[in-house]
Amino acid sequence: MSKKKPVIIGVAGGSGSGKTSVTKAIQNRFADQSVLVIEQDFYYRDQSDIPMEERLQTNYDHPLAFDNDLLMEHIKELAKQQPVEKPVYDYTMHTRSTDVIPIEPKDVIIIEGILILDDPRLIELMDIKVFVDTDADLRIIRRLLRDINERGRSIDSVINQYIQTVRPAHLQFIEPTKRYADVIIPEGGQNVVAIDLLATKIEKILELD
Ligand SMILES: Nc1ncnc2c1ncn2[C@@H]1O[C@H](COP(=O)(O)OP(=O)(O)O)[C@@H](O)[C@H]1O
Ligand SMILES: O=c1ccn([C@@H]2O[C@H](COP(=O)(O)O)[C@@H](O)[C@H]2O)c(=O)[nH]1
Repeated sequence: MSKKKPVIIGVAGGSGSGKTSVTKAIQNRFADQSVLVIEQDFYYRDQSDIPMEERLQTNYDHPLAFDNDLLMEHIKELAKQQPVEKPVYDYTMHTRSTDVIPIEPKDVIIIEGILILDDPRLIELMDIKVFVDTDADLRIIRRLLRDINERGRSIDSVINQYIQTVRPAHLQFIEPTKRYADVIIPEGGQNVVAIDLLATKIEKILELD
C-alpha cells in the first residue's frame, strides 16, 4: 500500500438492509487495491464477565452496546499507517472471543455497521457516508433467515428480539442517521448503478490523493 491517508467510507443501515453485501460489492470492485473492512459489530462491548441470561437481555441495537472508543482508536491508528488488533465477536455467545485479528493499514477502509453514523467522531473521519435503505419487511425476512442459518438463533428468539429491541431502536437511533449520509442506496448490494457510482467516486479520491 501507499503512504497516503486512506479513503474512509462508512456504510450504515438497518440490520438486514444489505450493508455487508454493499461492502463486499465495493471490495470486489477494488480487488486489485488494498481494501480493509472494519465491522462495527466486532466492537460490541465485551460481556464475558456477565452471565449468559443477562447477555440475552442486552439491547444490541442501542448505541451504548458498542465500544466506539476502541473503534475510533483503531481507525485513527490505521490512518496513521499503524497496524491494529481487531477484536472478534461471537454472536452465538453474545460476547467478544479471546481471539484478535492482526490488521495492516490499507488504502481504502470501509467501516460498516448499524450505528456508525450515530457517532459524530466517526462521521468526522469519513470521506464518503453511505446509508443502505431497505424496507422493514425485507430486513426482517433477511435477518430471520441469516440469524437462523448463521448466528445460531431460533425463529422465536429472532422475532422476540425484533419486537422488543431491534425495531424500536431502529426507529429511534438508526433511521434518523440517514440524514448524515452522502449517498442512500435502496435495497443494497444488488443495486449495480449505485455501486458503480460509488466505485467511480472512490477511484477519483484515490487518484487525487
Ligand atoms: N438483495 C437481496 N436479496 C435477497 N437477500 C439478500 C439481499 N441482500 C442481502 N441479502 C441477504 O440478507 C442477509 C442480510 O444481508 P447483509 O448484507 O448481511 O445485511 P446487513 O449487513 O445490513 O445485516 C444476508 O443473508 C444476505 O445474503
Ligand atoms: O450479540 C449480539 C450482537 C448483535 N446482535 C444483532 O446484530 C445486529 C447487527 O448486525 P447486522 O449484520 O447489521 O444485522 C443488531 O441488529 C443486533 O440486534 C445480536 O442479536 N446479538
